[in-house]
Amino acid sequence: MPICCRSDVNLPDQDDSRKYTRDFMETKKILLLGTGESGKTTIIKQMKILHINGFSDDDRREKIPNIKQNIHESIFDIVNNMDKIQPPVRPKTAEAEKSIEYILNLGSNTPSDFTEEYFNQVKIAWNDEGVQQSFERSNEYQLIDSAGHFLNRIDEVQKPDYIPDNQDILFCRIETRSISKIEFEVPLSKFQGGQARFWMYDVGGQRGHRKRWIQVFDGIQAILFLISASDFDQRLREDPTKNRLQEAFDLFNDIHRSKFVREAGLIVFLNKQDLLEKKILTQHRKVEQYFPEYANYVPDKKENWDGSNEYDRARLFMKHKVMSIASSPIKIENVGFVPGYNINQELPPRDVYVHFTIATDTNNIRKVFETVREIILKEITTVAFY
Ligand SMILES: Nc1nc2c(ncn2[C@@H]2O[C@H](COP(=O)(O)OP(=O)(O)OP(=O)(O)O)[C@@H](O)[C@H]2O)c(=O)[nH]1
Ligand SMILES: [Mg+2]
Repeated sequence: MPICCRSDVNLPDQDDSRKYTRDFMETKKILLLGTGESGKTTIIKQMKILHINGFSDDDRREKIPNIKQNIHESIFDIVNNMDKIQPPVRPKTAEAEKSIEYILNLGSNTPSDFTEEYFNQVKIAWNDEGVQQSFERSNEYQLIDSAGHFLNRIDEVQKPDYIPDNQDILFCRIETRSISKIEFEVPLSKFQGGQARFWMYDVGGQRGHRKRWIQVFDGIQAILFLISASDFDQRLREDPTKNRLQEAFDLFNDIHRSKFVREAGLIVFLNKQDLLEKKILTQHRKVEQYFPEYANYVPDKKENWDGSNEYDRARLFMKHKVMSIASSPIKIENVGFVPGYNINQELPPRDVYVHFTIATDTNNIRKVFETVREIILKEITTVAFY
């Protein structure tokens, strides 16, 4: 589809169209892709913090209703699932039982009024041991990743003069439903002068939103594909019969093979490393329970695995899965269009760069993006031109 026909990206006025075409040719265009809740919008927020003007007090205040919505959705889902997980968990005190009843009676919709009474009831429930057990087992149902962050910060959020800090902004979860774009400039390299302009596109990652991605495939230099590495023990929100991490690998396979983005460089962020580490080292979750082939996986020598750190083995396994998808051959059929002949051409393997990331950690993303920027500016022209 021609780029000028995109309907839901903020397009310039007619008068600006020539400048727009020129800009479009000169700017490095990066597309953020990945399944729902993988961290794409969080990366966009980091670019705003690192390379644009950050968030003003007004921007921050605007997010307060969403943060309160995150709190209610979180506590509601945690207490609502206590008797549904197997084996179920029970509140440990009669007081917590009453608070849970209060929350359940409000229903899943966000309350119109966040009263002192409301926050008190939520705090009583959140401090209950049984509720904490349900929270620890949230991989057995659907819970947003911001739950722990905001439920631990209720005292702060509750204050009349509360203004969200950068961490609150980065954790606040709002599902992306339409396509948007940010523009920023960064130095060409650490050593040279000059600026490079980037356009970064954000899209919705849930299944229902993916059919719109093709609208922004045109002229993309690089795809940043986000995979939530901590998803290995979770089920997909849109289809609870499917493993979330498997969905991410399948989607990555589709993108890798897509003829629409064959010339774009592929950079993969194995994201949510903080949550993956916690699941493996603190909660002792077993990857092989969800990916049986993990049981026999030994990292390649070049990865320098120390032979004992299970979290390192898990993240290297995920990198290995990505690399094996990326190195599997792509066949194009009927190239040449010679009548009577069916010529099959196999494309050479494509370069894929993998990074372990924590999208909510500004320092981590600053460092990773420095590398990504170098790749896009220097190497992208040599990548994936068949
Ligand atoms: N702990 C932790 N949380 C993260 C990380 N990356 C993202 N999150 C949180 O995960 C949730 C989902 O992140 P989003 O950036 O909204 O995900 P998305 O890919 O834009 O999701 P869609 O818009 O549905 O496609 C948010 O609450 C983020 O704060 C991470 O590395 N660590
Ligand atoms: Mg999003």
